[in-house]
Amino acid sequence: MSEELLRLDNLSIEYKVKGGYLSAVKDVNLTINRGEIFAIVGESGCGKSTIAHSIMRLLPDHNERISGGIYFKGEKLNDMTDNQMEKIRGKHIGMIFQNPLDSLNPVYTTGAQVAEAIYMDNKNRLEVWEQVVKLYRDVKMPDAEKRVHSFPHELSGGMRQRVMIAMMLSRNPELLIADEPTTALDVTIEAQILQIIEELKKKFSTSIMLITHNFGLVAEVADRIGVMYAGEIVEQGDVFQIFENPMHPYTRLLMKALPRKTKFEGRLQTIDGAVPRLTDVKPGCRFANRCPLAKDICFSIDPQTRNVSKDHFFRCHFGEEAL
Ligand SMILES: Nc1ncnc2c1ncn2[C@@H]1O[C@H](COP(=O)(O)OP(=O)(O)OP(=O)(O)O)[C@@H](O)[C@H]1O
Repeated sequence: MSEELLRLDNLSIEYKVKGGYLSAVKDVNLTINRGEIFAIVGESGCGKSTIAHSIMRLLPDHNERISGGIYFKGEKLNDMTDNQMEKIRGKHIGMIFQNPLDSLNPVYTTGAQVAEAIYMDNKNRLEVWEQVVKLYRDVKMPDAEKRVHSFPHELSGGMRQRVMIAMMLSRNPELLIADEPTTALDVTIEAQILQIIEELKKKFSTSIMLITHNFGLVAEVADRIGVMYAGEIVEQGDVFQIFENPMHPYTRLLMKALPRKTKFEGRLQTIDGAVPRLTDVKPGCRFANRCPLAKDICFSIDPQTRNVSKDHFFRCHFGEEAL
């Protein structure tokens, strides 16, 4: 039976901005089980990073208002003290970002920075260095023995992302949040990093929340997918349900826009119209002004969540109609 690791329960997040509140995330419900890759996919600005940072308690400006629950192994993270959260972060939940340079210190070798994470476990120097080299091999770093002595600026983008994954691995987190981990990389390196992420899942049963705007990429690695639009999950299901039987008009448009010829080129294409301003959200579907199926009701009444099957649901008044 699948074991629940992370659960977001009606999570809503608003940012206080000039002139009111911006509804960045609304009523998000999702569960990530042990050893699975859950992808959150959506266009820029749809609230993906807000979700990730709220789980880690890393929202930067302290101008947010959070409601709902963030549960990790049954414990409510948003009720924990900062000290308790500090222990969860890194050790139990790790995060890697789009740009590893932001997270690496330029004046220390990358190996020293990975080693520092291991020293916390009170191991001796030799053991630690052996472990760092082993971790570099685990993430398939070319010339692992040599690269542990490289400074961040001496490594390519793909190598730096490997260092970040090695650093995460050293803490052996149960959940890894990967926020656009391959966006800055070319397609070959992207494929290699994804392969490493998949191996993590297989070898260590790490659960992964993969955040991306690349729909093609989720098809490659995800077990389950949440499609986000303007702060809401508009459709959720396993990868086969979403790709074989997409129900929400937004998901279907994304699917149509997906190039078929190559594996990794499925970036979200532009769809006519603009995302509504999230500061003055009115009742009704957030996708209505761009939706080819929209009728009057869509502009005035919020669509309810509707189930296609037990774990496949979407949020639309007319989803089953042909597009
Ligand atoms: N600290 C903040 N204060 C006010 N508004 C914010 C803040 N952080 C994000 N936002 C707004 O919240 C919305 C969601 O942003 P978020 O960064 O979560 O989206 P995203 O899907 O991760 O986008 P991207 O892929 O570009 O990072 C956007 O409208 C953004 O402008």
